[in-house]
Amino acid sequence: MSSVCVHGLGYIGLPTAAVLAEAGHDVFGYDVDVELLDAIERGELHVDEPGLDDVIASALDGSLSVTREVVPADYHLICVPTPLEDGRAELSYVEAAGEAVAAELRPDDTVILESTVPPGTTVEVLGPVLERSGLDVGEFSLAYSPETVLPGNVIAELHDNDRAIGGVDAASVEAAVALYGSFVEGELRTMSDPTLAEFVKLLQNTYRDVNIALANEVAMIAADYDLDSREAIALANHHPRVDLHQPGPGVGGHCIPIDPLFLGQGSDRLDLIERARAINDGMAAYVTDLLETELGSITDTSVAILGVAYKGNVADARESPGLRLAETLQQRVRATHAPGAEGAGVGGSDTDTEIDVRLHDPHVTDSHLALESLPDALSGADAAVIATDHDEYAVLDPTEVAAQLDGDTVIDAKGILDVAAWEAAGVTVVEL
Ligand SMILES: NC(=O)c1ccc[n+]([C@@H]2O[C@H](COP(=O)([O-])OP(=O)(O)OC[C@H]3O[C@@H](n4cnc5c(N)ncnc54)[C@H](O)[C@@H]3O)[C@@H](O)[C@H]2O)c1
Ligand SMILES: CC(=O)N[C@@H]1[C@@H](OP(=O)(O)OP(=O)(O)OC[C@H]2O[C@@H](n3ccc(=O)[nH]c3=O)[C@H](O)[C@@H]2O)O[C@H](CO)[C@@H](O)[C@@H]1O
Repeated sequence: MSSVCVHGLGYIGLPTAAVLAEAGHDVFGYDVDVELLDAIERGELHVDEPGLDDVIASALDGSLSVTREVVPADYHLICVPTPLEDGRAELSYVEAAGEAVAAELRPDDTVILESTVPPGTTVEVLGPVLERSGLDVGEFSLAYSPETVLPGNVIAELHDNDRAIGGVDAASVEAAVALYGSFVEGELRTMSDPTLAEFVKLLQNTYRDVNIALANEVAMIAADYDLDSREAIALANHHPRVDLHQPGPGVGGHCIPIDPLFLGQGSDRLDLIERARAINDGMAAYVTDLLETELGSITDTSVAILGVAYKGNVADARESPGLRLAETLQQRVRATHAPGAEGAGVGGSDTDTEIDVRLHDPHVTDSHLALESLPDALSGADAAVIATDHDEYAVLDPTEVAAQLDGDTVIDAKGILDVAAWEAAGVTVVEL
């Protein structure tokens, strides 16, 4: 068994540290956020993920310890954020982690980057930072191994998913295989180029984003033919070589909407990929169009948005389609009444016109979002939009909702309602 220092104890690093400890390694979890370390030690988890509490608790009772300083270790695993800022990947966290590793790096140690990064980052950015240790790449091992776990199923996928491993040389691949082989039950797919592994990770999320964009465009076209897009997609998917994804109010989370753009960092060839991004981001405007068609005008209406988590049964509201829809509704009303806009009052903006957007989510707890209870959100609203496929929404009682709403329109952007039952309760359901 080996010693492992995990850098960054967030959504990825913390479960990974726990699983490594479970596999018998001596694991030191390091994070720059000292309050986070204190909270982990108190057993307070910041990651809302099924099954994680138990795995962390038993790891902390065993060979996982949190550390306030980077420690020398056989392996350094870097799991720090790589957000998109001004259209580019912000790599300063990777560089800072690399510097901290360099200060403790010993000959024959292995450094593995797990963060999602633009192709070339391990070799061109991290490698040179690590060489500030005085050691050259080759004297230590260096590899890239992307994380592919699905939020909501992290612990299972850490074990079960195949794992891509790209090392700068054979020794690096061998060292990374030894570590991941101790807990991964999926295939270890090795390659002698970290850049290829970085590229493959981005391709997986880009495939999903482009596929969802196609489904969203199909939904808009199907509506023009008065066809049910989900039925059409299900029928098309019976073909053995067709796998269309599902339409929705937009693509959220901090991976799928962002990772495709990392491909543009070293190439100006992005075309379809950028269109797909625009189509997916444009779904908020399309749902707004649907509401305008149903309500006549959205000015001076109240609309309940059910779901601000980026997807069903998670508490994460990053890049939330529901919040984007809320903003789009407000912008549309403001634009309609801006000076000079068609329908604007003579002499300028009509400050009395607005839209009352109410937000509800049974999972999200962010106090900045002014979330309302479900009865408060629905009470007297002209329409409701299902923006997230939470289980709680699939089992809503249509009669109760119909009694709470003032209007009779529900836009089911996730296709989770039993339309016949809702229409029997007097609700007009519009699906994507
Ligand atoms: N969350 C996912 O579903 C997912 C899946 C696959 C890949 N990824 C990728 O994994 C990486 C990490 O994502 P995450 O969701 O765990 O992020 P996160 O924000 O949840 O956690 C990152 C942690 O790193 C810490 N940190 C920042 N700088 C540091 C430094 N120099 N040294 C040590 N710690 C530092 C932060 O304090 C934070 O606790 C990102 O590149 C992300 O794109 C995430
Ligand atoms: C290739 C892949 O599988 N990658 C996964 C992905 O995880 P995720 O949780 O971000 O991904 P999704 O579940 O796809 O959700 C994203 C958004 O797309 C909407 N959506 C989804 C399916 C659909 O048919 N129609 C839609 O509209 C959904 O509502 C939500 O808003 O990235 C992680 C980080 O890299 C990976 O680790 C993880 O493996």
